[in-house]
Amino acid sequence: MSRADLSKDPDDVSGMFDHVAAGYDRTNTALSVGNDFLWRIATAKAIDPKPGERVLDIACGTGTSTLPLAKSGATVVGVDFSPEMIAEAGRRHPKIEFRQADAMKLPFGDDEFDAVTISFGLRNVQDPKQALAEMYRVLKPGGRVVICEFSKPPRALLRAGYFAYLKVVAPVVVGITSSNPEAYRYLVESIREWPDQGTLTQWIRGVGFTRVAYRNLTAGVVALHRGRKPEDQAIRAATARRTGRSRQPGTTG
Ligand SMILES: C[S@@+](CC[C@H](N)C(=O)[O-])C[C@H]1O[C@@H](n2cnc3c(N)ncnc32)[C@H](O)[C@@H]1O
Repeated sequence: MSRADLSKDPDDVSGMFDHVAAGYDRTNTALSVGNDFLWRIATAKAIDPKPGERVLDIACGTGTSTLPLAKSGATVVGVDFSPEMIAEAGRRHPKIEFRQADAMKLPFGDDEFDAVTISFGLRNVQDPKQALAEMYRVLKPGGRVVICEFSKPPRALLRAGYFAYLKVVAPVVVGITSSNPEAYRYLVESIREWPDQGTLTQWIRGVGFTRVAYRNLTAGVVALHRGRKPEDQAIRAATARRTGRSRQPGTTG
């Protein structure tokens, strides 16, 4: 069997999701044996959106990850670069604002959102560190980031069982439920190639987030990472440290 293309060219990835938009949620639920429902509850709880807040759901797909956030009373915007996914989201959830946009170049100003989240999207972005930097940019100081993504079970036996499931069972499930088995071959291989919990933690810290921590769901099949954009004062101090420009008492400039 030939290997899936993991170069993640934005046109290819967007086209692939266009192709699976209609049956996307059905296949996910079948593949995750219903666990996707629990992962979404845990993600919404971690984001903890409050009435009056502005929340951004990046790579929102059909809006299944956006809906629980909107139910909180927060003003929620969902963005995705696949026109078919966004169209499907708009049809299913007409009261929520959805926009077509690339996670690597978000069409928002600096410091706009109280919380930013991405579920099962970051792994598909060609330059995930650029997407993380964009998430940081559009968050208000003190704002929250939550990333829900497939990961690697830390226990060797479980990990082996999980990868065997992905290799043997998942293709059968996909063959029955999906119109595009090729897209799900990509899914399986992209999960294998995706960094583990510790590496993703470093990436998130690397763009400036603080208080970064993660929690494993379903024994580490999925990991929920969270962090904070520092408050204004802390950002200034960190920037000064990075650039070596600390102001001495009594000096100017
Ligand atoms: C697996 S789906 C997840 C959808 C949704 N968040 C969910 O939890 O069901 C991944 C989504 O990421 C989107 N995506 C991938 N790369 C993207 C990018 N660079 N910018 C915006 N969306 C992107 C795809 O179009 C697809 O809809």
